[in-house]
Amino acid sequence: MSAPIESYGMIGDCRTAALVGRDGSIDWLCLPRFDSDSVFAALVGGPENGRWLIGPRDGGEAASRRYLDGSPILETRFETEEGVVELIDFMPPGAAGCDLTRLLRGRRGRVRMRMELSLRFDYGKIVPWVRRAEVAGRRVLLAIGGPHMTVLSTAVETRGENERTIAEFEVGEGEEIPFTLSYAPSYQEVPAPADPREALRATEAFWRDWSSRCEAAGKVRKALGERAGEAVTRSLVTLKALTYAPTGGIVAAPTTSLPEAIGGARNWDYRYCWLRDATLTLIALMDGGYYDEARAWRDWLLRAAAGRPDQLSIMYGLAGERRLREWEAPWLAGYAGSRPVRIGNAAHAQLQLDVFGEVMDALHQARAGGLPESEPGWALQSAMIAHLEKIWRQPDAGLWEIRSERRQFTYSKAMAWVAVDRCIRSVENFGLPGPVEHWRRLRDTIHADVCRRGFDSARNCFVQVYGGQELDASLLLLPALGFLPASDPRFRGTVAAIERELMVDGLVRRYDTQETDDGVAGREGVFLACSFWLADAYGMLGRRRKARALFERLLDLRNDLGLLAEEYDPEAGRQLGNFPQAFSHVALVTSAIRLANEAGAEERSPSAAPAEA
Ligand SMILES: OC[C@H]1O[C@H](O[C@H]2O[C@H](CO)[C@@H](O)[C@H](O)[C@H]2O)[C@H](O)[C@@H](O)[C@@H]1O
Repeated sequence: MSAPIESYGMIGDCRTAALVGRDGSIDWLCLPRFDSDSVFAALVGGPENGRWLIGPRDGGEAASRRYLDGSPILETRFETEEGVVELIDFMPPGAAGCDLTRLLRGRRGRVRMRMELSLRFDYGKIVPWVRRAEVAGRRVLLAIGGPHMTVLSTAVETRGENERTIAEFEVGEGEEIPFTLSYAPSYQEVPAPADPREALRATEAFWRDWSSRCEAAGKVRKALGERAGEAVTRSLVTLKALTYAPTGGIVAAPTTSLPEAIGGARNWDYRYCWLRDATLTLIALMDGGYYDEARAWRDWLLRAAAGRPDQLSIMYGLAGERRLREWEAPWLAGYAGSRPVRIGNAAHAQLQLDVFGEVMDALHQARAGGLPESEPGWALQSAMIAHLEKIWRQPDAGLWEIRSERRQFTYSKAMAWVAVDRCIRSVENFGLPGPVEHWRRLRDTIHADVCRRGFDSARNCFVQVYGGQELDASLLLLPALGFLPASDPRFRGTVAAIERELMVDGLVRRYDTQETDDGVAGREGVFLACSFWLADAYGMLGRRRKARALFERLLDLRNDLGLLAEEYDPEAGRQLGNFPQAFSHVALVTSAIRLANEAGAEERSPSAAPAEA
């Protein structure tokens, strides 16, 4: 039986990430990059597809667990009749060989423990050749499969059993027992094991330094309380952990094929860099006060975009790779039987017009935030607008990446407006060169088109596609994008329609999968980012109490470690979809900052606060 998605914690080194269960089993890890083949795939299969368990010999789950302050270093506490043991799991950023480190600390009594390491390369399939060796005077266990090699270093006695490495040992009060699993290409020198205690010190220092620079969390804590401040810190740390440090790319999530409905086929690979998700992540990081990541991402974008804007992809590999061919791994049973497990993502070949808007908005905000100009950056933006001018009237797959026929999505057109608007603002505010009069006319044309064809005057709401009936929660973003003021009756009408038709138990679906033919069978959960967007819309409409109540409700849905997947099943009370997902954490940070700003404004001038509707 699969453990609930929200029962996992994530650890990572800004190159890849692992998911750790409450029983001390690492059920998901790809090495050495987020998008590499997995070595542990039990998450989307079973223990036979690879995992690394360290826990009490008699089994059982954590009594409690937490992240060490401002870091993705996970501490899992086991309490048994024999005593208490803590397991510290972490991955040092910048280590030569992706050193997944597990440090056991005896806190009370003497606890019998079990370790079971089952390495399966190539997404749970290939059993490696395992042998003992000595490196830098230390005994290690090498596991080799094709181009991959892992090196297990521990002082604990291990034995082979049924193609797994087993250890049974005891941890007494005050004792520390480390395990390190490092990665290296199999054709290179075996790396010398790092000192695990020193690695922990360095990892703690790295994250302490990073999270202490978070400007937004303090502001949110002051305005909305301790819980909201902590949620912002945790979300930003999670977003940082989803960045791929060597290139500046950002993944949408570290997993593939966690289902949007249990047992369903809406299972996708998120281990890539979407322009949409990455730019939204970047804006959240900048809102949090982090600009180094913004510079790294801007440079990543310039490299990935290459020389011709008509060749821009909507997503890339972590270093800007374009071929993300989608295939299925039939030997994996899927999370809770949800098949297929997909590797790669066919959405990479789609036309999604909104990405122009998201990219332009992020680059504009980076400029407004003081990021030093890069000459090719503006040249790329100007070329992108010239290309967008030619294609914005085309139907596309939309931000939800529908797999059926292309359509005239209202949100895509509104984002084309955003793209042109932000370029005009860059000319106006930063004196950059460009045919601004021409762009102003283009901006007006797109705006008029959206208001005429994307609005249903009979129902007084914006609709998902031109001339259609269906609703779409992305249209909650129109005022935040600057497309319309929130007070516009057409926006009020859109919020009312979404409340009527897309809400389930107070949370928001992105669209109705029974109404919209998105090319995929089955239903899905409510979409967490869209639910945060509704809270934002309430705030902008002056419905502050509702905004705050919805925001607090969404905070309740996080797991005990503060992590969110993409979706939620209100009936089952379970998280759904890839985990943890950047989109959801971005939306959390944005809502928190918005609510804090609104609360601040109200405090400064209480009489200016609009009446609660
Ligand atoms: O709903 C079908 C699509 O689902 C995935 O896309 C979703 O995730 C993306 C990454 O977070 C996000 O950018 C997009 O807005 C979401 O709809 C999947 O990646 C697609 O292949 C699939 O068609």
